[in-house]
Amino acid sequence: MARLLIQGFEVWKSHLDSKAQTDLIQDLRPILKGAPLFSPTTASGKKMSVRMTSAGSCGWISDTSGYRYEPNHPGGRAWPAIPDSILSIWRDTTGLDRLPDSCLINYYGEDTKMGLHQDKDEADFSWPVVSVSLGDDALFRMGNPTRGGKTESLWLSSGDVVVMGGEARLSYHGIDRIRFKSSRLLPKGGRINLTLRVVT
Ligand SMILES: O=C(O)CCC(=O)C(=O)O
Ligand SMILES: [Fe+2]
Repeated sequence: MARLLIQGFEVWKSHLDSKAQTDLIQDLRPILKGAPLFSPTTASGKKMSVRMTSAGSCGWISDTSGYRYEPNHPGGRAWPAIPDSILSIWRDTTGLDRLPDSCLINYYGEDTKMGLHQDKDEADFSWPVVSVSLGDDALFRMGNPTRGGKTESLWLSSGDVVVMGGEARLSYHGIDRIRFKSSRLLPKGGRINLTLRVVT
């Protein structure tokens, strides 16, 4: 329930109770069925350790042509819609009427991480980014808008929500590691992160 402010990142600890978390996982099942997780490669051809898919009118893609948003899953079909349960988290934490048009779904299995990066493939950085943690604990590193600046780390747990807005909208961030099987939310272990963004 506590709300922390770390380097401009708003961390809503335990925003979602355990029922809300299991309901969200149920809502994600048909999405993952219609738009299966895939392993993106970076522009340099390296495979990312995190698997991902998206919901919404556009989804984030990375392959040897680079990073971008696309209207379709790599399999060719449109991305599924973002469920109301996920849009409610955006409304509750930002208070905005404008809703996100993209929900990136990241799956972190054993020994996965995400390097420090900025979210900057969107058209308008005045909209915040909202990120939801489900499943295993993850060590989240928060920097500032310039590369190489001071960083602070915090363990994120299932049900925590991070809002990156204002000065933190373009701050570097990443996941150093997860504590595999620290949560029982996902039967096979791992962590799901939902990242909500206004893209267009
Ligand atoms: O998994 C997380 O908590 C962060 C994910 C992230 O930063 C991203 O997908 O851009
Ligand atoms: Fe990010």
